[in-house]
Amino acid sequence: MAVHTKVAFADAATLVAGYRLGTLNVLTGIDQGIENTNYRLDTSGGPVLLTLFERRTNGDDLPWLIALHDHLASRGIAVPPVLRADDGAALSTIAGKPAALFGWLEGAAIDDPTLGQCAGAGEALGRMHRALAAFALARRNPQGRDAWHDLAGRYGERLDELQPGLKAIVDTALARIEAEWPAELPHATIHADLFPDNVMAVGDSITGLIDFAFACHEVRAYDLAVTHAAWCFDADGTCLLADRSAALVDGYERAHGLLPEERAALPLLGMAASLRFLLTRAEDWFAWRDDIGVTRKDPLAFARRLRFYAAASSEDLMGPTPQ
Ligand SMILES: Nc1ncnc2c1ncn2[C@@H]1O[C@H](COP(=O)(O)OP(=O)(O)OP(=O)(O)O)[C@@H](O)[C@H]1O
Ligand SMILES: N[C@@H](CCO)C(=O)O
Repeated sequence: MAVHTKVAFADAATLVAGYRLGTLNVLTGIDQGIENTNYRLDTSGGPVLLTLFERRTNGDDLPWLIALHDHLASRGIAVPPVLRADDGAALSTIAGKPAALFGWLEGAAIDDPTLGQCAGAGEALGRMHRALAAFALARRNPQGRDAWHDLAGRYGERLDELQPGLKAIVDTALARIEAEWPAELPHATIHADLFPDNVMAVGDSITGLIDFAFACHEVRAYDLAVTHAAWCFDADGTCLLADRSAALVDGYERAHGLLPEERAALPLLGMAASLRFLLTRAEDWFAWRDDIGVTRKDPLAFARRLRFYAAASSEDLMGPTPQ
């Protein structure tokens, strides 16, 4: 479960009193997620989400994150609205951590996506990219190429504890990604972590996109590659699920469209996305302690995806290029 920081009921009640939410009735830690601490706050004004931003979110970036939520919400993109306290503040401190309250979204985070949810997520991603074309504030990617080099250097030989030969696989992938990185493709603010568990749905209908903690200015098509890597493989990451892939990419094409150069770069961007999650999961794996209660995620599921993308063509991922 991801409650890294315990929040006392009295502290949460004091926080709630500073908003137009009435009183706090129930405080419930949320098990899902690994990065931040989340609580559901049942208030007399209805449920809201309390997020405490933990180690991978730089506190200096939080005003930017709030501006991003405001921008998307004001353009009709279904994201949790940031609530303002009576004094207008969006950010506060609770249990020593920076925190914010967000509107509660209907539905549940997706676990095992249906084809309808894949299509809906592709469309939602495309609509979000349209809305973000007018978002001028840039944040550098905190989990981008510099971070991958740093993590690969830091864990080096230890990667071979996860799988013999993994260090060499990572080094080879990093070198290829550096050599072929499509820096000339359009850049934009992207979500950068749109896993199924960051998309809320009721049935096949998407009710919202959550968890913008890694949003950043990056190659725009990298966002589709992250989403593709997260949604379109079997559980252990060995096999591409072609019907999910087609549904996701078609949804994105309908809502936004892909340039031929973006389409051509998707295998390399899929390698990059796989490397990102392989390395951050490896970091979490080595740091894991069973008393923290956070479920550790399998880094090797992304080593398998990395192998797939390294050998794939864009037709393998998306079918023939439209003429
Ligand atoms: N606005 C919201 N409304 C309702 N439920 C939410 C909302 N935001 C988050 N949740 C619930 O909290 C869970 C954890 O949220 P989130 O994914 O943001 O956590 P995280 O630790 O930052 O995650 P990750 O490990 O994906 O980085 C979600 O799976 C969802 O069930
Ligand atoms: N979505 C990520 C966690 C956030 O970095 C993962 O599944 O590894």
